[in-house]
Amino acid sequence: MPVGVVDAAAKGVRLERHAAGAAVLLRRASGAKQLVSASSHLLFRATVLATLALVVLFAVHYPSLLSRSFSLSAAPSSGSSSAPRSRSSHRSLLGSGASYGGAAWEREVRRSATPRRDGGLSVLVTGAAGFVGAHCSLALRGRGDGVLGLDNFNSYYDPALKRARQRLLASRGVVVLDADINDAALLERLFAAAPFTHVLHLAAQAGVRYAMQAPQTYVASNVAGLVNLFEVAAKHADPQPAIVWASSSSVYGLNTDAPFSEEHRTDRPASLYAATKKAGEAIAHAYNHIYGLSITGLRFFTVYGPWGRPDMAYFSFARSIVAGEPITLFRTADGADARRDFTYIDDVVKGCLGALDTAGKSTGSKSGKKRGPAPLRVYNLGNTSPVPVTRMVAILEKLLGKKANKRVVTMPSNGDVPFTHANVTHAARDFGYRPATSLEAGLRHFVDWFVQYYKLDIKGSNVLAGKTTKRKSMAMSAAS
Ligand SMILES: O=C(O)[C@H]1O[C@H](OP(=O)(O)OP(=O)(O)OC[C@H]2O[C@@H](n3ccc(=O)[nH]c3=O)[C@H](O)[C@@H]2O)[C@H](O)[C@@H](O)[C@@H]1O
Repeated sequence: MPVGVVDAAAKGVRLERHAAGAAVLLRRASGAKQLVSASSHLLFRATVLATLALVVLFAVHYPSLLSRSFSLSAAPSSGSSSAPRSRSSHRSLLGSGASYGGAAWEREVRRSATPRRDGGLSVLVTGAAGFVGAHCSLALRGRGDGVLGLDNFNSYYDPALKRARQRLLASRGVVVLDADINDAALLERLFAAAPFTHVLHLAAQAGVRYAMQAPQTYVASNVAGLVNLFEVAAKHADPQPAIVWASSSSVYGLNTDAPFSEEHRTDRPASLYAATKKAGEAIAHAYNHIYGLSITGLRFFTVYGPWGRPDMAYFSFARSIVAGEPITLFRTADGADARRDFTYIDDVVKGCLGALDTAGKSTGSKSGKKRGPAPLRVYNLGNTSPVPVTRMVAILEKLLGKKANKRVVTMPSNGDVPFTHANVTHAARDFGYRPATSLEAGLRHFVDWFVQYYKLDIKGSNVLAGKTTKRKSMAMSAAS
């Protein structure tokens, strides 16, 4: 075979081999491509499945995630020593989940709410484990009225003190339910269970300066809660009760005319707290006008006394003096002492009962028909003699037998007002309100209770040195 032919044949064979190799390579390449395409499909499907699973998981957990962030925003504030902690009553706007109802529960409610004297009132007291609420409940029960209390026992200040008040009330036959004024279903059941003639509405978020730390709790209790109560009283109660509720001297805000009269301006609140109380007065007007609810607002002036509120200055100062801790006194920018028309609890209780006794009936009904105008009233309940806060501290020092470690600062811009002074001629005229307790006498009663309640051993104080006045007050006798 010629060389050329042999070469050509050999080339042909090589070419064939190359072609076959290329075909194998091509087949392999296409197999790999198929493999890649299959796995990317798998990857895609896995991603879709994982996304779906995540969506399902998120949907399942979404409500709890929402409520967790909600309760965090309403969590107790640590605050400063004088800034109390608070549990928002928002929880109850979503339904408190409280267990109530049933025949035994209704019997208990009726028993507590039923008067024990002819012509006695049947009063639903909100905030009954609070300072003023507990005292008023005891006084009402003491004269034979029926009293059913409710309280949400929030932690704005030490709930143990509220529980102690609850126990004291229980020992006098007054039931205080764990319940919130924003719980409409509960209020409806209460009005269905007992025909309350009156509501003494004292549940509120109190404290002037704390409103800067927890504004929403003021709206929830003092605005939403008030509306909820008025709604139920107007549309579900049969008969409609007369309502007496706690407004505040703080509504006078930047008013400089003194003494403060109910005719003075109240459209310049200095704090959100004051604004919510002023809003309450406007809301009361609307419910009185539309539904014929008899409503009386009481403007309390710095109420103090045994079983008081630990967040208030006289109480927290007493604790600090005993503990040897410094107290901070606020002075106005021009160097004047802040002054308060401190009003003793027993005087305020008489004012509350007087307001209840003279309230006048509501004129509306469940059907929405109003028979005519119903009473709408507002009264100052003060002491009519303002005292510098420095004087209040001097009295405490004497009673506790110990000097305060004072730090004087210019009043911060936190809603405080430099002075309060009540004109009480309207309350005197309409229900014989006459405050009769000096700050000296009232603080002595407070310190008596304070020392006993906290089991203090205060050497050299005017309290344990046997100089205490013997007091017949129901609250004092149960202070152990
Ligand atoms: O009468 C009212 O309308 C109000 O009375 C009190 O509010 P307030 O008078 O500010 O009572 P405190 O917080 O006890 O303060 C009393 C005085 O002590 C002063 N103070 C307070 C705290 C402090 O650390 N240092 C201090 O000098 C205040 O400036 C004020 O002049 C209550 O806390 C409110 O709930 C109520 O509505």
